[in-house]
Amino acid sequence: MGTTNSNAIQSAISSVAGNLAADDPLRLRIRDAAAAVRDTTPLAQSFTNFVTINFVANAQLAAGGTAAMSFLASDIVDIAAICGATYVNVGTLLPFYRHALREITAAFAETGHRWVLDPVAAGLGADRTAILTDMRATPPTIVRGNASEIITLAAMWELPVDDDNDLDDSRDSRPNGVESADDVESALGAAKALARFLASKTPDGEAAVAVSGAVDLVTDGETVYRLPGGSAMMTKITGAGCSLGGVTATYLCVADPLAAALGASLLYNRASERAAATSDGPGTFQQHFLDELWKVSPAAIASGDIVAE
Ligand SMILES: Nc1ncnc2c1ncn2[C@@H]1O[C@H](COP(=O)(O)OP(=O)(O)O)[C@@H](O)[C@H]1O
Ligand SMILES: Cc1ncsc1CCOP(=O)(O)O
Ligand SMILES: [Mg+2]
Repeated sequence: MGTTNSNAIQSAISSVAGNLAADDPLRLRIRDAAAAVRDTTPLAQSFTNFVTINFVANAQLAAGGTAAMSFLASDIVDIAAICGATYVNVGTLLPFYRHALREITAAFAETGHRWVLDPVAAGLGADRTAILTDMRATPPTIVRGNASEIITLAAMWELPVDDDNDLDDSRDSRPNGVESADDVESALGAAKALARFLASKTPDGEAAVAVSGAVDLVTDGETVYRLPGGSAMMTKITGAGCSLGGVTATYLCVADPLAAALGASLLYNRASERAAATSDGPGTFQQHFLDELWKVSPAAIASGDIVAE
């Protein structure tokens, strides 16, 4: 981050023009979602990478939900019948995953089970590309990723991207491993195109895309919401994005996709700001962040800055 583009958006946001009113119905949906997570302790299962699997589970618990992790298609399909949503993260892959994920996502499409995809490192490796390309036929309810991942997934799925802001054919960047090589704003058109595509495939026409970074961007394909705030310390621990995907699935158990994506991202911004104020470095930050996920109230989550366009 830190490009001219992101500086411009940061300064536009600091004037907080367009910040949703305190009584906007969307804020009420977000507060209700956060309260419902606390009240009902929903289970969101995960098929996720083994670098950050423990942090994902801990973040889901600290946010108020519960966790179950598996890599077996039969487990995931059975658990889908008793949980509110599933989280799929392709950060670390093994040869049998393509078959397992085909079986899993086909079962979700058949039953209408809602799920969140984190397309970690999209664009790297023939097998990851094959797995993510397959998912176009059985897509998720929410895609959550960094800017490079969102841009790459929209291109992989050959979606029509029509915003001025988008990278053109001269784009030669590729994901920087699991980190983003692109600015959040440059993923605007890709995020909208992806959200529209997902919404066209879900049984109720509802879907969302969340692009994380210094200023997060969330869209249902129609309206774009920008969420400033948070802490750059999030980039100094592994699993900030992965666990945000897991917590988004926790919220999706009790809320519509847009409120779920916004609620989880707002929770992360508020908790990371509070953790950064009390920690000395990445180690204590990670601990304090889990504590703050636990402590932030539904009202505090719903009152974060949300700039609608
Ligand atoms: N520079 C930053 N300032 C504030 N928050 C950030 C910054 N970079 C990332 N974040 C936050 O860190 C979390 C993970 O985002 P990100 O680092 O983009 O994901 P990933 O780890 O998948 O690349 C999100 O909550 C996002 O808002
Ligand atoms: C380091 C790493 N390598 C493969 S998956 C992974 C974790 C990525 O976590 P995040 O996307 O949340 O930074
Ligand atoms: Mg990531």
